Amino acid sequence: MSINLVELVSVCLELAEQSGDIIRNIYRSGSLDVKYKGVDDPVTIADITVQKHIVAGLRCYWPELRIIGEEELQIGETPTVLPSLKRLASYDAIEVPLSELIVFIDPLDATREFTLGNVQCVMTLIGISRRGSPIAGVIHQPFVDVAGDACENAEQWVGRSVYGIVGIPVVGVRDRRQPEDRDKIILATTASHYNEQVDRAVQLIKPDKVIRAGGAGFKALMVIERLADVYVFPTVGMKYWDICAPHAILSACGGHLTNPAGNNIDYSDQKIENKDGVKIKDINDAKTMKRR
Ligand SMILES: Nc1ncnc2c1ncn2[C@@H]1O[C@H](COP(=O)(O)O)[C@@H](O)[C@H]1OP(=O)(O)O
Ligand SMILES: [Mg+2]
Ligand SMILES: [Mg+2]
Ligand SMILES: [Mg+2]
Repeated sequence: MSINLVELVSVCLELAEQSGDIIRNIYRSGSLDVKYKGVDDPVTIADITVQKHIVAGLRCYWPELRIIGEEELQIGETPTVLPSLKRLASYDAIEVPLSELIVFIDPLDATREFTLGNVQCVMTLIGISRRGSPIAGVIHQPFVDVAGDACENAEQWVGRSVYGIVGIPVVGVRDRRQPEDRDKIILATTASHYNEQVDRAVQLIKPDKVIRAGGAGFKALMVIERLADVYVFPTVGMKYWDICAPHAILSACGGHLTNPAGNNIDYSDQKIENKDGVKIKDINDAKTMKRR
């Protein structure tokens, strides 16, 4: 059976935007119902509700689609409104065999920061892989204003979406680099899972500036929008759902994501933890490094 990838991305985009509404509403309610899956590994009612919503929306159209989501769900739900297949109707259809696809869902990336009220880095990530390679991704960032910038005023939170299909220009990104940073090497890495391995990588790269922030999607987006040249996380803890969507969008922009040894990440692997960590390089990284 074949599936039109453009329709799948349309549905993912709409479901991700609806997820932004769900996340904001739960945040405003103040009842996050935080539980711990492990040390430093929280989950909230928003993570669970959003994943149920996305899985249910995808299942309406493609009951056979293989889906790997971060959270363990007891039962699915039926969405009250069917997401549209036609959001991206201006693109030509891209037919692919459904059996070759896996959809990776991170309903809420940067849960820890979400529980602490540091909401700018929160994102819903939906990545699509085909035969092990990321081919499309949708990211939705709920807590930003209409310009896509972080803002304190909760009244102005409208959210923004970024999406891309490899081979087609990415939608929703811009070059955000500050002029004074043009000649610097800027490295983004974890705020809350910093350890010796991460520190060693930072020392080796010797960046001019280190940004420590929460969320895999948030830091990958920094590379995509040129706020950082490289994102390193050479340690355990990151899973395929954290990086599939950012990886696809980065690839669509000409960037690269590998494990720290420089090898490809295979999304068809049955094991879902990416044990070696990840390293994301910006398209202009090689040029920047050569100047040193
Ligand atoms: N040790 C870990 N345990 C659980 N999740 C992790 C761990 N390390 C990274 N992650 C996931 O990767 C994201 C990026 O890590 P960091 O914020 O440290 O840079 C986290 O927000 C978390 O995703 P999630 O919030 O979806 O559980
Ligand atoms: Mg989590
Ligand atoms: Mg995550
Ligand atoms: Mg998550």
